[in-house]
Amino acid sequence: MSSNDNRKVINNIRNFSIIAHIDHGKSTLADRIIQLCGGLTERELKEQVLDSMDLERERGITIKAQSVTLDYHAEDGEVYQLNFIDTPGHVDFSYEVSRSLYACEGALLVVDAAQGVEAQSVANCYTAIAQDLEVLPVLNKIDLPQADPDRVAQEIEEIIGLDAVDACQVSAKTGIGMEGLMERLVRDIPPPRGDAEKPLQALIIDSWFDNYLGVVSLIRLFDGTLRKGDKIRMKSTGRDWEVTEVGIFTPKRKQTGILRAGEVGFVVAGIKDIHGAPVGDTITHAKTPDTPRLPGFQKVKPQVYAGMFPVSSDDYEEFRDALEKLALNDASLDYEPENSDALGFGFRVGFLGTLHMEIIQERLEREYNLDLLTTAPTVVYELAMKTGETLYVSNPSKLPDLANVEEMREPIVKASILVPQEFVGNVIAECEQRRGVQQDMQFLGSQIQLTYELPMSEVVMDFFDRLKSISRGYASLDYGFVRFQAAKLVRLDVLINGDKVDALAAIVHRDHAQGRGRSLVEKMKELIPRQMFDVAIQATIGSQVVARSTVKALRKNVTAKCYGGDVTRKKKLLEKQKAGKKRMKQVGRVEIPQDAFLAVLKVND
Ligand SMILES: Nc1nc2c(ncn2[C@@H]2O[C@H](COP(=O)(O)OP(=O)(O)OP(=O)(O)O)[C@@H](O)[C@H]2O)c(=O)[nH]1
Repeated sequence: MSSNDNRKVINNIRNFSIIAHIDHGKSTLADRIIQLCGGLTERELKEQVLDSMDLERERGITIKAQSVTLDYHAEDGEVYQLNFIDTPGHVDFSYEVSRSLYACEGALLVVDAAQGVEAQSVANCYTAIAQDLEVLPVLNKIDLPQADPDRVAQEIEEIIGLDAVDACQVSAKTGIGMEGLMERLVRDIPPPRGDAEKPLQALIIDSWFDNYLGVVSLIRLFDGTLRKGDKIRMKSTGRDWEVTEVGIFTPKRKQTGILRAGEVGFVVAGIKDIHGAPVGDTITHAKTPDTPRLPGFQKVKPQVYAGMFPVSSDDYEEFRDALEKLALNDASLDYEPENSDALGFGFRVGFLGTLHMEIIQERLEREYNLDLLTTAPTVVYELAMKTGETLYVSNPSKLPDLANVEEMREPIVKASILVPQEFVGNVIAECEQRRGVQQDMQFLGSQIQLTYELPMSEVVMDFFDRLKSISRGYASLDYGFVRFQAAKLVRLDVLINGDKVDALAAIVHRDHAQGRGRSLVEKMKELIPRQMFDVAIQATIGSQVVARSTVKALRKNVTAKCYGGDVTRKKKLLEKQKAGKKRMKQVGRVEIPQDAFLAVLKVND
């Protein structure tokens, strides 16, 4: 907050986030801080506490923002209340980062002292600086023999422009340097400003649905005091609710009955629908309805869409209920019913990125026990129609007749890539091949920062994996949508034994269509298992066949040998076949496995 702010300083509170690239040690550092403040035993520390979803723990990524309130006994004899708000590190979730930062006065920028600065930390750091936060650089993993804190400090200065000469040097893993870091934190991160006597003004940083409590909201109080039993008003809906619980996370939920200006905590008010307490909304008291709204957050729009279909059509209702429940906790999840000729009834689901998509699919399958088939994700295209209308299409099979389309436009992203010099040639070649246009190239110490404009469709495919593989894991990427741009696009259809399979259609650039069609057909040939008859695969653009291939028929029935013989063996074989079929869909007479639906993501021309 700016220094000419004349609101009261709330001296004993520090609200902060940790910004880090994936794997630089954010969760480990957070756990260390919690432990130093007495919130965790050594045993509990073993299980990373902040990543509460099982899936997060397994994948080692943080998805939802979480907070912890801690008491820190500083060397000056004072006890400080530290509110640490966790942020996710993956590019798909960067909107959650700016949300978390909004509730803070400062951020720790954690950089792996062996790895150096990566694109995501740069992007998130700029967000923090733009929001007026005090950013403290922290060099982590100094216990590693290959750590080079001086070089990395210099990189922070050159790439981010942040003074890092006396950056804290720590090992979150062993605990080296942690006391120094804690002291710096209370010294350098500014205290919040606000007035507990003024009318309540609190911002909803996050809301999620709890089966017992209903909606729980994580809030930051800017002014005023909130107590259990208070009648509160949601500024966006104008509805009033009675507060049934209020408190902090330690990291467990702990009722305190009160929250004051400057603090971060949770509120429960019997709200049963997540839209009743939307993220970014302002809460005040019903008796002070004129309190102004705080600036909210930009609503996030899904960037990629995919069709999701239950393998067994009997599961449709269950699938719909599961999506409804997931959406209660994930306001960025968007879905509507979709009917595919090939796959039957399902939903078209919008995601923030392909990682978000994978996570949702896994959660649906694991937590709701569903077997789902997902079609290849596509971006949203803008169509200027001859009638003057503008359409947005997120499903290739719903593309209108091109004779009625004046212009097709694809989404373009601005991508920032950081890569060591030795791999820059590879990265440039990859970007050019994906129709990228170079905007800028800067030499920053031992790394190069490349800025490219690229079609989003080329980036959401396997770009990130490719970047990693052509740079031995060193390149890092950050990107965001900039605009729609006219492009020569066509629909590539796939025909199986002469039948067009709508769920396999893709929108591709005309210049790449033939090559893509050819490698797609080849890939599908590998992925579709041999059946009792020949399976012809064709790729077409309009009425023109651009590629074809055939999966030859199997010669024998797998169970033929067992006839009259061992019944259990036959049963076993059939069961094995059935299990193998789980993620397959019968399209006409042909069984198509999940991988084949995603084959278009794996092909290059
Ligand atoms: N040697 C060493 N390893 C560390 C240190 N801090 C973290 N690590 C390791 O680095 C890896 C990544 O650490 P995390 O804390 O999970 O990283 P993160 O940044 O939270 O990753 P996300 O949750 O995916 O964003 C883990 O294997 C940690 O054990 C450290 O100080 N020294």
